[in-house]
Amino acid sequence: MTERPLRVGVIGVGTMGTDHADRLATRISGAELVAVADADSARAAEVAARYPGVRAIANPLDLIADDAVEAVLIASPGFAHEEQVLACLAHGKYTLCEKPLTMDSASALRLVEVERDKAGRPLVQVGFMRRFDPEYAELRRLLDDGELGRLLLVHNIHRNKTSPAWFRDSAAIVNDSLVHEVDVCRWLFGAEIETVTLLTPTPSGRAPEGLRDPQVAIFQMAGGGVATTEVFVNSQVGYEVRCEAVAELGSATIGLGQEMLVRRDNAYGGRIPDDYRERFARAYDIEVQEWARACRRGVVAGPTTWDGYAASAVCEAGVASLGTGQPVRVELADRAEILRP
Ligand SMILES: NC(=O)c1ccc[n+]([C@@H]2O[C@H](COP(=O)([O-])OP(=O)(O)OC[C@H]3O[C@@H](n4cnc5c(N)ncnc54)[C@H](O)[C@@H]3O)[C@@H](O)[C@H]2O)c1
Ligand SMILES: O[C@H]1[C@H](O)[C@@H](O)[C@H](O)[C@@H](O)[C@H]1O
Repeated sequence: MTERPLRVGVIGVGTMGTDHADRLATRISGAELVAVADADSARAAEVAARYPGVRAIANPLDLIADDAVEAVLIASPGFAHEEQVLACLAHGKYTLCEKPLTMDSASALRLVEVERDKAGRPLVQVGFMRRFDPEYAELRRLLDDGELGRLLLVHNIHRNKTSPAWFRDSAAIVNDSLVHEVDVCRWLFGAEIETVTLLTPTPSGRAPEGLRDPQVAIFQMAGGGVATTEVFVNSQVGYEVRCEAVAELGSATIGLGQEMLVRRDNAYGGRIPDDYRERFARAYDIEVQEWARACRRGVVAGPTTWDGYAASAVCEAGVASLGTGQPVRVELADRAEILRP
């Protein structure tokens, strides 16, 4: 007998939410898209109309409360996440919340506590999709196998062709873009980040006025590792995300994107994706597929509210370092104390 599919509602059907709605409606097995909601109700209606039987619900909180919705994927802007995740926890709904979990570490920590106290079990996964990307997963396996010895250094490059219009504040680069590498470093090292230093060269002339772009972040990891990350969100080139891990017996690099090199017209080369939807298409598919599978088993198997909270605490230290270029210590609550059963 086949199990009934997980009925999912998507909140916020802009760039990312539309992409997720489409994967849920067309290619995630064991899950079905049943409803969408957006602050722009015309937008919700337009996306719902693409898929037979999918309802547009005007108020996101009504979607969360709806009995026909078993699990919720939140892809609204970060400022809306706190209220919507809280509502999901109050209704006991499994949730996949796009990064960042919330806009600051205090509210993220509150979600960790509400999940523990009110829901009594993990319900929320945070959308750090690099963990599901086949290349990142292979790198992590290689490091876990121990064949390269102990991990010493990680170097990340994270470039966007251009930044969205609302990226006017240099802190947005930390909170919205660097946050991915914060999670990657915590995940690859299996350790928390102790201090963050944010260095900024003279900004690119292509960056909007006032945006310190590019930025270089240095993380000192608990246990002695070090990581560097260049984030450059107006590189003009395309979407480029690379990661090199340096260990005692060798190094490994991912994200070179060199599957196929074409030679023609006296030139050779490959393609650079325009944005994350192409580069991480497989990662998002696997992320949502694994999330749906875990919801049906009644568990959370991906990045947790703690991971979302820890990332926001690191970003807060990063923003504090932006002005001075000096290392800033990450203030993290005691995990064992907070997550004590
Ligand atoms: N994992 C990734 O690689 C990745 C990539 C892009 C965006 N994101 C994240 O996805 C989220 C959405 O980003 P985006 O680029 O799709 O933004 P977007 O601006 O393209 O879309 C946001 C949508 O949410 C709607 N909205 C605004 N306020 C809302 C509210 N209170 N409730 C419900 N809907 C609301 C807007 O009308 C819009 O349709 C953000 O958290 C962002 O950081 C993640
Ligand atoms: O919200 C987006 C998203 O998280 C992308 O993956 C990242 O590359 C962008 O810099 C960010 O603005």
